[in-house]
Amino acid sequence: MESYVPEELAGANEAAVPDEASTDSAAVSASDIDVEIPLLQVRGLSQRFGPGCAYCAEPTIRGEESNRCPRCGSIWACRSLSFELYPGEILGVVGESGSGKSTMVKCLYFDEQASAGSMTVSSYENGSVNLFTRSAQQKRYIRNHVMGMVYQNPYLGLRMNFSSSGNIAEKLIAADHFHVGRIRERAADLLGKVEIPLSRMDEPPRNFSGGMQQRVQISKALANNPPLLLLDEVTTGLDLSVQAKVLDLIRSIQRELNVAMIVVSHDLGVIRMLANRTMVLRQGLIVEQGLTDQILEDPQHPYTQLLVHSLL
Ligand SMILES: Nc1ncnc2c1ncn2[C@@H]1O[C@H](COP(=O)(O)OP(=O)(O)OP(=O)(O)O)[C@@H](O)[C@H]1O
Repeated sequence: MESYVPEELAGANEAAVPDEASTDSAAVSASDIDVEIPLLQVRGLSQRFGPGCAYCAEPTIRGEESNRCPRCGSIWACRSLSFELYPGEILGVVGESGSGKSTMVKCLYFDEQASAGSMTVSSYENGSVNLFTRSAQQKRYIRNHVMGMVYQNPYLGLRMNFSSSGNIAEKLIAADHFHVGRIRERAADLLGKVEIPLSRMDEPPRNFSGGMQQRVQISKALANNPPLLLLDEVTTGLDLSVQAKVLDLIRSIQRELNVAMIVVSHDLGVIRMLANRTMVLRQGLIVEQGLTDQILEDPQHPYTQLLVHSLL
């Protein structure tokens, strides 16, 4: 596949930043970033649903058997998560249902306001600001210029009644691109990359199969050339053959565009196929993280051992 980006859109990440951030906070593409510096750094990310209390504020007392505080009933969906992601790397996040995977990704994409912690991205203000503390307007800017998101449910990521090219146009316009001809060229290029026939680019995604909708969602998420892509259970619910096609597509995009990705899945098979490094979540806590091969071949934590053995 040819990696063509129209000239005007190639500088997509260099648009000026409105409001309180200084204008030299321009985002840059993944290829401009030193590979030694993490693209994303997350420290102490917690998301608590409920009031919290002195008892559950103390993690050592709470233990890891449950994410629910026995005193105040608060749910700790994520608890003090710390990790980094390097440019072009794929980090897998695996864990059973309710382990906090989706909540973590929602916090990173600002769909939810994290209760605590920090997140920095090296391509935004040189990684010097905690993005969780930015204004709503700046968070919109970061979503539009630095990140892409692919949801398990394509209805969350796509406007089903817009045309597929219109969906991509929406993302480009949000990232300050207004040249109609170039937007259309970019939409055709992206839809071609994800193998949507160009004859169908003006059809709404509601006419498409689940696998096609996921592919349109992926092309929309890539429209602004983000250095960081978040993918939440993107193959869950698809037929096995369609799953394989979407996973192949994700791999080829990563190779071709060098986009860093966080791939969330409850399926270790998906993680094995895609992720360089893997983080295992249980009850909102990281129980193990490391190279995917190492985790699969020599899991240390009993929970990971259970997950890995269930795959065999
Ligand atoms: N808005 C909410 N209010 C209360 N609890 C919530 C809320 N959202 C999530 N939770 C709880 O947080 C925990 C983690 O949920 P989350 O959806 O992040 O898990 P998950 O690992 O993504 O699960 P799945 O694979 O089933 O989607 C669960 O116990 C869930 O019930």
